[in-house]
Amino acid sequence: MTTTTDELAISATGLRKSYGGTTVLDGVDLRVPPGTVFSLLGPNGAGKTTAVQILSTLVTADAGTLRVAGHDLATDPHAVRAAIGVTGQFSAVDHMITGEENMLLMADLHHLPRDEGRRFTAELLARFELTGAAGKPAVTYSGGMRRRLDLAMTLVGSPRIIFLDEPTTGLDPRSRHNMWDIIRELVAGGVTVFLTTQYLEEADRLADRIAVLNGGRIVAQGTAEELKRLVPGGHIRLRFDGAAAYERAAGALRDGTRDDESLSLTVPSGGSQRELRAVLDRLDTAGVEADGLTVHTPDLDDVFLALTGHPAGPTGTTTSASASASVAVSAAAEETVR
Ligand SMILES: Nc1ncnc2c1ncn2[C@@H]1O[C@H](COP(=O)(O)OP(=O)(O)OP(=O)(O)O)[C@@H](O)[C@H]1O
Repeated sequence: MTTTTDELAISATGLRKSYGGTTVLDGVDLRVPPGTVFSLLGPNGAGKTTAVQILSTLVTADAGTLRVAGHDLATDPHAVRAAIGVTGQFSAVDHMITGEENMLLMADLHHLPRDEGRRFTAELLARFELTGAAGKPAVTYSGGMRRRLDLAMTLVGSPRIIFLDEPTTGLDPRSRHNMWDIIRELVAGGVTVFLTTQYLEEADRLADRIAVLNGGRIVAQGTAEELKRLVPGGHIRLRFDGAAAYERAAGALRDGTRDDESLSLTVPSGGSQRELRAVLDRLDTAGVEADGLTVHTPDLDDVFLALTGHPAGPTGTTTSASASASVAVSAAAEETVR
């Protein structure tokens, strides 16, 4: 089934943006169906925040056809603004006033009648487990509490589309999981989430679709599983109990790498059901059965490194990179997964 741009929550075709002589976004195409989580990944400086700023009307694009919530960004930015919420790396929280006052201020900005504003504030503070801290100045809040307050403030206007720019950067694991639960709840309620993150696990857990931005372009796009199949490294490992079965299997699976000591064969595989079935069929034909079978698929870290030449993760938590391994892959992986 094809989705028209009118039915999509967010669509961008040929999005371009340069700052001075530097091209940040060089013809980016994105399609985000409503009620889904779309995650934009990319190394530091790839242009994720710029994309969010453009799609949320804060910055103007140089070129491209952009539609958000059914409205054209170029001709109807006010309608877009009314339909979206944005929580960026720089929070809207005023630290000097209380959480509740921050919320009420937001309600005023949205012209909610006083009673409704109070009711909404109380509901959201409860939902984000901030009722106990509601009367305390935000400056006393932990990082996780401040992020929750920031998102709660974004929700005052009941936006159907939310842009979350690195919503969990710097949070401890518990607060991060908490935020994930909140995001899942929002999406279950039909909200569309456009998420940028440096945590691949976050994209893996939350996103329906992921796009990897590098060098101003989308270098791969698909579900987490589709992206993982783009990079080599996946394999099926088969273990046999007896030498006879092992030898027969090795004869049937000539592309497998032998480990004579453990009587195991490692066969390269993208991890799809079809590939697994093909290997098992070949074993069946040879009349041999494996005693143990494991399927290894590359994780998103492998994908990210292969596509961008950078290890994933915020500065300080990166693993060492072998950029040379990535070069061969990137050409093959540039094909968008559909
Ligand atoms: N207002 C601006 N003026 C000039 N250059 C800018 C401006 N905003 C962003 N840039 C440049 O555009 C590039 C992309 O920046 P952007 O913040 O969009 O990347 P990012 O992918 O969000 O990075 P990070 O993960 O570090 O937040 C960077 O090289 C940045 O220096």
